[in-house]
Amino acid sequence: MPSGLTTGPSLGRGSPAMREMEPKDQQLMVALRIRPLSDTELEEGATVIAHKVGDQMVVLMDPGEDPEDTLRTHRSREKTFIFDTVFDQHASQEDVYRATTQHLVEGVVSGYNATVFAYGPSGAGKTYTMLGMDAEPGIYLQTLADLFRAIEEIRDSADCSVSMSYLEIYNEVIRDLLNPSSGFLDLREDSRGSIQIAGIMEVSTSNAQEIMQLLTKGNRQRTQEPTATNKTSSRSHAVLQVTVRQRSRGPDLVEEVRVGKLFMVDLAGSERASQTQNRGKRMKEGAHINRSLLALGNCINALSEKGGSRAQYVNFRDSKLTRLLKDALGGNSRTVMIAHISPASTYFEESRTTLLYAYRAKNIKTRVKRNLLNVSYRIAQYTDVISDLRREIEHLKSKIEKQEGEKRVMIPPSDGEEDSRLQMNKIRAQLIGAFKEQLEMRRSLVELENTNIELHVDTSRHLLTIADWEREKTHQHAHRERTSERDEEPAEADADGDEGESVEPHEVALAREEVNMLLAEQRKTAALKAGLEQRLANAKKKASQLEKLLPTQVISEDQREVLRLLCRAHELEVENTELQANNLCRRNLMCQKDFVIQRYHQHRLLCEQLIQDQWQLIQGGGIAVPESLARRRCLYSRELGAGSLNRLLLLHAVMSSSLRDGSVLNTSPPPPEEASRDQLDDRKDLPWGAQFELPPMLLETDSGYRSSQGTPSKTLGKQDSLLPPPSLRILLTPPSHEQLSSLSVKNLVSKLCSPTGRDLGASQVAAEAGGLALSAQALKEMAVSTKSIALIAATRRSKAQDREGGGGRSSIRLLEEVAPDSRAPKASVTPDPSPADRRWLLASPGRDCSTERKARRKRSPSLTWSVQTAAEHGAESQPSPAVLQLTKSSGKSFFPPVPAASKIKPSLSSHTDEKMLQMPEVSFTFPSATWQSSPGPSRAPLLPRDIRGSTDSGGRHHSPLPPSTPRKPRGSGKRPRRPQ
Ligand SMILES: Nc1ncnc2c1ncn2[C@@H]1O[C@H](COP(=O)(O)OP(=O)(O)OP(=O)(O)O)[C@@H](O)[C@H]1O
Repeated sequence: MPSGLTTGPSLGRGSPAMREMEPKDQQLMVALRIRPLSDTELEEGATVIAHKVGDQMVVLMDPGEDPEDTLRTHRSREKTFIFDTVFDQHASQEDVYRATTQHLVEGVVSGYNATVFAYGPSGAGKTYTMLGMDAEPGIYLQTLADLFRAIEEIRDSADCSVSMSYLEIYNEVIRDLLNPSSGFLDLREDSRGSIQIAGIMEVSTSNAQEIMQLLTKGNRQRTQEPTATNKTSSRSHAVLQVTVRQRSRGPDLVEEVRVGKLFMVDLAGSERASQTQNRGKRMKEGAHINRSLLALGNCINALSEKGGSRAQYVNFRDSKLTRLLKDALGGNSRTVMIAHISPASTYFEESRTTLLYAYRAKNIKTRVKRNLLNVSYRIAQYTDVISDLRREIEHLKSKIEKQEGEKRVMIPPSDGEEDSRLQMNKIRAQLIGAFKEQLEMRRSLVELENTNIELHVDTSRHLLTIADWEREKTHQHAHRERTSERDEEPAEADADGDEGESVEPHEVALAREEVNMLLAEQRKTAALKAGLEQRLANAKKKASQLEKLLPTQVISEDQREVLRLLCRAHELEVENTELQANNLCRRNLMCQKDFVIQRYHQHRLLCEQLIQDQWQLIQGGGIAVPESLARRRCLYSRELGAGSLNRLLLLHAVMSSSLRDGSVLNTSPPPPEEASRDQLDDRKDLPWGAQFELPPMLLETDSGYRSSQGTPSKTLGKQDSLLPPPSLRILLTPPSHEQLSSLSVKNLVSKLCSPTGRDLGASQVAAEAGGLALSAQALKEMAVSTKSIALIAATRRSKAQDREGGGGRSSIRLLEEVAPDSRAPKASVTPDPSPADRRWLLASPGRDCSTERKARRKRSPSLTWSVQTAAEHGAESQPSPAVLQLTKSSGKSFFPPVPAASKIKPSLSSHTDEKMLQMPEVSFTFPSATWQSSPGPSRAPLLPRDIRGSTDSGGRHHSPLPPSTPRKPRGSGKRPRRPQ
């Protein structure tokens, strides 16, 4: 049955949550196999140059080396390599299997992913190791035999099912080896970052022999051609995936499903065109093979640097092979690489390169976690109800048949009765058929809709990459122009550089290609969907006609009951499908929304850049600026500084990551420890009494808090860096209708992001902080009054500035902690709550910085707010002692300088996983004229501690984006490298 092959942990249809155990770092295991010298090599007079020494060492001699040449000894190319295990020509197939792969089997059965791949030059013995011969079966068969044995052992305690798929990547296209007629298949990344092969045949199997037959059949479909180096050279990469699903019904009616995936990959051989003497088609194949292997090599290089840290940028997107092996190399998989070489002197170069790559791969680390899928009670319940109903229907049906049989024996039915019964049965069968048909169509529609959204998400991701590059290019161009103007260098001097820098990175070109492909795919999906919808509408019409017809045909109460139950079962199945569809849709839409926001963010940056450039032109040209424009400009600068949009984006990131996790709707009570902590904090500052936890906010270092005064045209700092916080839990009690009206992100944002807090009114803020419930009306008003917070705040600041002679500035401070002894957050009033120095501390007082407290904070990231209006201190006035103390105790300040000319630099995340999209690093510089008009400390975006980007020596902030996917954050979304 065709289905989707996934390489990452992905959700089954309708499964609401994939629970993953604590991930563990695991080193990639690298084994080396040296095959015996072949007859051809012997005929050629080749000598053995690869020698196994001990169990783990291999020495590769340089055949070109003259042992007599003592002068060259220090430049010897003889090399020694150490691997996890080394096999020579004496090793049997079983030896290789036992030492490399056997240990993975148990893990796969209990829900871990594993990958074994054979790597090496053409003719070095990869296929021999993986597939083997009839008499000497390779890793495929031995693994599967053990897998089935292991499953057999646990059959009593769990239901296991095994399915497999087998594909090849030939010339960068994917073919299903079990169903070659399906044509070229698409490789897609879903919103969770899992790679999927759309439409691949997944076959359920019950024993290893059956799989072996399928494999042999599939292998006949594999592209194999004789080459100069190998008579049966595999010209494609073959991937056998075996999925083991283990179901066990746990307590609380939660069904636990463990999904373990095992990939066994026989790569095509790397080769040198000169060596293989390939021409034409063979040469093209070779180029493709080498391209994908080169991409694999690049990934291995990138992953092996820094000990396989995920911080390193790894471009998996360069080839289908690396995209498919993404998890095996850098993600969730226990991975074994079996490198192959020939011992022959004629293979020296190939062997040397293979050994180098394999040796490097030893440094790769993967993160292994068990894939646990909790099928929640709700869906399980539906399934139970449906099967109960089905049982009841069967029971009633048999009862009717029995009764009717008896009746027939006693009183032969009249012709009329018999006819109507037959007619009724016919209609009933038609109705059931129509229901089934409808259900199938609904399911297909759900799948199509999901595919459609995924395509949109993919497209958005690529468009972001392209837009990033376009902006980067423009920025570089502007920068060069400025530099050359300043240095008064002749324009021609940069001509070469211009050319060099505008070369589009491969990733961007790839993104363009993919966008076209995805758009075509979207059109195809839309057409399919429209057709299906039409068919569904017809089926519905047909069914409703039948439904109308039925009551007239019903002749007994029992039959009526059967029909009623039939309809009920159908309704429930439909509801079930819809529930699953909604779940899927919600998750995907969240992901898509992220992209839309990122796109707007990019656009905003572009506008800012444009405004800045125009302003510089005005300034440079000495054009008189009307007062209204100057005022607007001033307001605009302060708006940027206040960073209200950034906070909004941050909050969005927080909320969407939380929604994606499904934590927002977590209605289960918190664990005891957390419950008491929640009680302690008891921040009922959300409309419906939710307990809202944000991770601790980061206080920027003082060095980042730079005054711009007297610094003309100064680079004032970085911002616009957002990352999803590590965790956010919102435990909701179901909101009432009224409460729902206030349950909007806007409301939350309004409340949380109000720069001064005064928009809410001091008493309101204090009341909320004190955990007092607010009426729906009050919330509504609040939402309205805070509609345009940034504008209101800026206007007020402007007024305050006027009042106090300019220099007004506002700031928001996030206090990291609440006091351990506080039961509820209180509005804390400063020692001098005069109107000119109002300050609302929405935090519990008495915070301490003890280690215990910090540890608790780590467990329970929390957020409290302190709002300070510095404008009201006057620009030069000292902050009150309370504020000073808070600032000093943290030793950090929130606000970096106000930005101006924005600049994007592809930032390679240093602490997010591959799947996470990255936010462009943005830096702004305001011209001195603008900046001097609003003196005072500048402001930084508020970044949670764990999500801040790094700050480089130049004070630039590197920070990744909010995730696009939960998934992800999914690999993709990589931003182009800045051309060197
Ligand atoms: N360990 C071994 N013992 C005996 N024969 C071997 C061994 N390894 C490989 N051979 C033989 O060497 C030849 C080439 O092996 P194989 O086809 O497996 O290479 P390959 O690496 O898969 O090549 P390609 O990449 O071109 O497909 C085959 O005839 C195979 O039987």
